[in-house]
Amino acid sequence: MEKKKDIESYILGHIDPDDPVLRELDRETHLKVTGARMLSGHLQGQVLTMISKMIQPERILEIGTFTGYSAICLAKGLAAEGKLITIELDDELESLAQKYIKKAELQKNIIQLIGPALEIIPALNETFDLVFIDADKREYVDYYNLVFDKVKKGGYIIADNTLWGGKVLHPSVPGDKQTAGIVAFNELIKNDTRVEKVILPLRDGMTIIRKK
Ligand SMILES: C[S@@+](CC[C@H](N)C(=O)[O-])C[C@H]1O[C@@H](n2cnc3c(N)ncnc32)[C@H](O)[C@@H]1O
Repeated sequence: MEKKKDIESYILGHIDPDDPVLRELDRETHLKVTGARMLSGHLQGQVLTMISKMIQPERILEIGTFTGYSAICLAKGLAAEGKLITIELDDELESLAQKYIKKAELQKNIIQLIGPALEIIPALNETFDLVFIDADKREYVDYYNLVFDKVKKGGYIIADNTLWGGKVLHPSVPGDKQTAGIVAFNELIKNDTRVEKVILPLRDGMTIIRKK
């Protein structure tokens, strides 16, 4: 365990430092918002930025904004004039996310939509190069099914928390719908021949899916 922490410190000491806006957002989220551990954070944020820069997407969809950390990280890789749409259920988080989207000078690129993702996604008249799924674990399968036809051929879907603290290994606790949701998602992706997939053991597990 100690070694894992040391390794993480070593990694953080040998990658780009987090940008000051993201550091401030991280700090303010931890001071003011319950569930601050949900925020992607420095290492995962840098990975998301790097992946986005590799893809240079014109359109990104994020499901689960929280306070905007991952939205900002992903938007850094957008093509010129690119847009990221991010969906969040909790309207109390909107102003904090907006504050930092503006500080990051991404207000022209990031569109925040408030409401339940399962209602908003079908109404989106867009196709996406990259989708980041990071909202209600019980709904991952539904997000995936709803979004699939809106992902371009060769486009990517990234799903966070797909190892769910290791609970995927012992998913038989009755009533644990979040674990059941992640397990069902992982099985669906494993068996979906329309996509290529890999799970990165980064933080809580991140599945990268490419539509063939
Ligand atoms: C894990 S957090 C997102 C963290 C964020 N992507 C980041 O890395 O900083 C999940 C977010 O999804 C939101 N959420 C949960 N259910 C949702 C739903 N049905 N529709 C939209 N957002 C939802 C929660 O309110 C929460 O803010």
